[in-house]
Amino acid sequence: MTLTPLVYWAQRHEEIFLRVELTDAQGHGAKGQHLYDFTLEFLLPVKAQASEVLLPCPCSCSCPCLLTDFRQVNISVKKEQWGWWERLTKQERKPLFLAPDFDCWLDESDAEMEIKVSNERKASRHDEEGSISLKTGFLFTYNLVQFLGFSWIFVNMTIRLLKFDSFYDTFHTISSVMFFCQILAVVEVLNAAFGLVRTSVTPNLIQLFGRNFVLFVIFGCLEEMQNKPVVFFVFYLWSAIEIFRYPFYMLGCFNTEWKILTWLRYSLWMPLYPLGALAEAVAVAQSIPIFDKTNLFSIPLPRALGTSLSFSNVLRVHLVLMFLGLFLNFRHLYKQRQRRFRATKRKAH
Ligand SMILES: CCCCCCCCCCCCC/C=C/C(=O)SCCNC(=O)CCNC(=O)[C@H](O)C(C)(C)COP(=O)(O)OP(=O)(O)OC[C@H]1O[C@@H](n2cnc3c(N)ncnc32)[C@H](O)[C@@H]1OP(=O)(O)O
Repeated sequence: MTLTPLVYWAQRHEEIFLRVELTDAQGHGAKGQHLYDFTLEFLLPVKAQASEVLLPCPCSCSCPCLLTDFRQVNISVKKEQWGWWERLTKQERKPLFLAPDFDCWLDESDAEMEIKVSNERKASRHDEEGSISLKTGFLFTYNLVQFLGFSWIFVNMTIRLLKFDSFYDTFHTISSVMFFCQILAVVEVLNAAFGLVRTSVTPNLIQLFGRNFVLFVIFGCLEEMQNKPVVFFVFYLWSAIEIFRYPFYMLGCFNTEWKILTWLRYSLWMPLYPLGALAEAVAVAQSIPIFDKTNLFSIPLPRALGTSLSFSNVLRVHLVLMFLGLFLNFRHLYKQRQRRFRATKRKAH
């Protein structure tokens, strides 16, 4: 005997959903085995292939299941033309076995709203992906340029060191690239300020101000300082960390890391930072008598108070601030190291 199952329906602009309810189907048992069958003549043409989604077998076995193992059959039929149908069937009178599927029923206006929301979501996801890839591209390029600049400096200076070339002309051979890299480093403070990278502004500002003060004011403005060996030590120590720091960031842009590079980035600063601070302090100290002699940047005072306020006083204050800056950045880098290695350990477990 052939029985007709209950069929529930709902529509969207592009498809029809049919849910054939089989909860009452008693394939075996008192009523014996039955064949279930129904026919629908759709209001408008549909595409030939319907996709049928069967619910999984409730007994989760791999045996061939009887009809009674399934509670329902879901069928989705694509409309040939996108649009809203006023009813499902050609015949105006609804067949008795057919009913609206209120679980997924939408009115035409709700369905339009659904399309609008989903389009908006797609567009905002698209925008988000665009701005993420723009940010990644920008950071990667910045880090690459800095890496190339500092690598050139480091390799050049290492070769000169190995060839026992003089320390005295470091400034003239290296300074143009160092000026370029250190001006560009302003971007690092801006990145932190605008939240492009997850760090705070102060440590970046201390580093930028500390280095650029020495580079532009002490070395850049005093020719007498440019031929001193201290320039070599300052430039060499600065570049020694950057040739590891920037490639570490470049990999970070693609969520990748090399353990050895991470270790070098978060460990080398421990000897290099105090040595760098020491070299900078020597440079500042060496420049004090030169500023006193030349009166460069000295501030004229009213006659009653004396002749002028020498810039060397500013340098003495700077020397004190240097150690404060060194302490703050040392503490910051120590915390960054702890955070990074804690995170790596957590990932390993
Ligand atoms: C305010 C006025 C003060 C006046 C006083 C001034 C005196 C100054 C005294 C200073 C004396 C010291 C002199 C020494 C100078 C030297 O440089 S000696 C050589 C050795 N130096 C170093 O080792 C320091 C090197 N520099 C740095 O490490 C940094 O510049 C830093 C600011 C000190 C620390 O960097 P920070 O960004 O805060 O930490 P990180 O852990 O590296 O990064 C945090 C997260 O941000 C991501 N990120 C950062 N930058 C980028 C980037 N460019 N691109 C992509 N991503 C970046 C990074 O990946 C981290 O993200 P997560 O991995 O998700 O955590």
